[in-house]
Amino acid sequence: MMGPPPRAAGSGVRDEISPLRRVIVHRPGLEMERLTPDTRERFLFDEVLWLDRARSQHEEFSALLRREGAEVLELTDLLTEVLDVPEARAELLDGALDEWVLGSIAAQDLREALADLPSAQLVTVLIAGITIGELQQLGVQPRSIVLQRLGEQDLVLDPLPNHLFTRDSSMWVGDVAAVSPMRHTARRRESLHLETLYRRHPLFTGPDGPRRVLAPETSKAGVGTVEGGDVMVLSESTVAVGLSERTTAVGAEHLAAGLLDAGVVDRVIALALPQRRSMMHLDTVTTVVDEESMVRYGPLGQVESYVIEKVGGRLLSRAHPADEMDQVLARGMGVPSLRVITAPLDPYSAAREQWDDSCNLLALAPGKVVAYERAAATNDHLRSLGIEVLELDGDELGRGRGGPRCMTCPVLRA
Ligand SMILES: NC(=O)NCCC[C@H](N)C(=O)O
Repeated sequence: MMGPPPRAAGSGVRDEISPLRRVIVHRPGLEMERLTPDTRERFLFDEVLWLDRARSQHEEFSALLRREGAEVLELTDLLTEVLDVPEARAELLDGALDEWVLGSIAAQDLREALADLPSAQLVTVLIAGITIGELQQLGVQPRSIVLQRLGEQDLVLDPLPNHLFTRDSSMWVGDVAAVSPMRHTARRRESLHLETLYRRHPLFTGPDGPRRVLAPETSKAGVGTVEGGDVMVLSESTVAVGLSERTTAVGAEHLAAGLLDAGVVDRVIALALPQRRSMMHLDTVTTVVDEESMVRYGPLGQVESYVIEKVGGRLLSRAHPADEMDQVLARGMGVPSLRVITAPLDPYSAAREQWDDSCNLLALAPGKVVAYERAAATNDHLRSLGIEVLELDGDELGRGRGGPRCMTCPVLRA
């Protein structure tokens, strides 16, 4: 049996393609079993999942990442470990048990019931949620009005099935970790988990941790939302951010201000994407595959962009018309021109493959990517251009609309 790859020192992500060394992923668990025809839309899934198959596909994915030299950090393990730190446990419970969601009485009763639960059990509650029936098994009687109005199978605490997509709730830009103020309520607790990990887990408070954690309070963020799928580290100097269904202009400016203030990049490029679910994030329509190339969903074409920089201590943004997008991106990547890779498909096939994440590729190294097997035409086209494509059987994993890039949060590329 192959042992784990040797632990690489440091942390940080300075581009999209340097060899992937350390990455956070989430193995799907009980939270997926809370997805039903009635709840799936609220939880942002297009279908219900076959958990056993999803787990084995995810295990394949993690095994592939390990084989390729990455240290794979499991979110559940990290959270279980951090729950042993008293301040982290208190913070995570505070975040989960919101009086404005549960009501004051239930929040107080749940806190008492969960406070001393073993970490391995508590982590399941935090990720998979809890029903009235399960609460009763923990000895909590539904005393509050809110709980008494619910049935035994009803959820008191919602599950977080989208933890599978670790890309979105936080991101690393250089040695700065930014926690995302998420667009949808269904995903907001995910960010609280990541914030506590970055601030409290020994792995991240030590020398391999971030130099700075940017974490706007979601309640204060208002319309200023950002999701990691919209953020791409083009080079040491430049980050691209999609203005999308999820990331707003306010959010992008806020992120830019934080990154420029931390001195981690010189420039943030905001790209005005169409606002629709099929293109929910920038990485849903385009991803970087090597030093000069991005795969792109053809119908996206070029869109208007805005370059945000700091000049004389002031933030400035400069607008560029759509037909300059590729030049703006090339400059961000530090290359003379950008190679845009679009599979030669009729509009129907192109739309179908893109819906199944054909453009959501995870680069393991320059010119070497992981893709879903079902994106056959796009994968063949990439290969014909010399890109190495490692295929993953991910039909269950993709049911929430996310591909290999969405399922990873790189912590170290080197
Ligand atoms: N970066 C990504 O595109 N992530 C996929 C997120 C899918 C998730 N079900 C969502 O709607 O937020």
